[in-house]
Amino acid sequence: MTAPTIPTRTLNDGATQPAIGFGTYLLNGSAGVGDMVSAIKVGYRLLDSAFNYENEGAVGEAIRQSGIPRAELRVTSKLPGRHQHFKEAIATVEESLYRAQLDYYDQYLIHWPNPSKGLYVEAWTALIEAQKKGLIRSIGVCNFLPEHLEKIIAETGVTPAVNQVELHPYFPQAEQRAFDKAHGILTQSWSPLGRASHMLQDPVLKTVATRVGKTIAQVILRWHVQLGAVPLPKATAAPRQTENLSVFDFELSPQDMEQIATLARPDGRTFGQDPATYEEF
Ligand SMILES: NC(=O)C1=CN([C@@H]2O[C@H](COP(=O)(O)OP(=O)(O)OC[C@H]3O[C@@H](n4cnc5c(N)ncnc54)[C@H](OP(=O)(O)O)[C@@H]3O)[C@@H](O)[C@H]2O)C=CC1
Ligand SMILES: O=C(O)C(=O)[C@@H](O)[C@H](O)C(=O)CO
Repeated sequence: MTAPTIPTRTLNDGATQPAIGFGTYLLNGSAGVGDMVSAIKVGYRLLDSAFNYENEGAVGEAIRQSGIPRAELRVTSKLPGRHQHFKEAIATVEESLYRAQLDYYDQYLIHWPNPSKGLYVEAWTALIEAQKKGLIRSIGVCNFLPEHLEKIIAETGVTPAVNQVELHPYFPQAEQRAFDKAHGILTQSWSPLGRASHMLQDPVLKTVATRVGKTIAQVILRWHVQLGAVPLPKATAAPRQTENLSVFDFELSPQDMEQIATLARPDGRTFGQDPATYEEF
């Protein structure tokens, strides 16, 4: 089967990435490598990893086994909360590279701001330095609220290329997306399928899916694309990986988008991880 053609998005630093990526959280060891090789073979070109996923080595191995040239792939990793001090952050980026046996990451993101520690600006200056050293092509953040973004931009003059946040129909993040857009920051969606929560059985989404002749997962992922966000779905096996990638041959109508917009919930986060208070190390 021919791999779907995936549009390209351009970041504020001129780098490019595909309009959809592959999530790798919980894909570890040789089984994880197999799932990632499969994802690359069916057409994914962006792999989203993190130091804390303990699978950067598996990502590097999958890239080598896939036979796809490194330059055609985009690889992301993330700085954990416990290494936000400048020197530790640089050493962690280097360790991420050693683990993956890569020369550079395309994207390296601060994983969580952990505001109570007051170190995310220092971590940001470390990523700026790591980029200057050529270890990272694009630098960005995850889970940054407008107040966190304003602070790092004001204190360093450097705007992140990417902000990766929880985003799905139950938590559509309209204000955060508008803020990111206004600052030229690309929003990436984590848990774009709500980590397979009951959202995948939602009756409204089912109605839209029936109308357009696609699966609920495809409707959700197409919704992300039409919002201008880049979804990073994780799926273990090739059929779902292909299903999730096949969202560029149909469109949701304005009425479909409006119907999905009605699903937003005041606190629609799947696991209540509000970056103002939730912290990960
Ligand atoms: N920056 C951050 O703080 C965070 C980043 N992330 C990133 O985002 C990625 C995606 O988020 P994640 O939390 O994994 O959850 P997702 O929303 O991607 O959902 C993954 C779940 O959905 C199932 N699934 C996938 N496709 C389908 C389908 N077509 N039909 C039915 N079920 C499906 C998967 O099952 P199966 O695997 O069995 O196929 C899995 O259980 C992560 O892997 C990670 O890379 C995630 C959380 C936080
Ligand atoms: O997957 C990620 O990137 C995370 O940050 C996870 O730790 C996620 O938030 C989670 O599953 C916490 O239990």
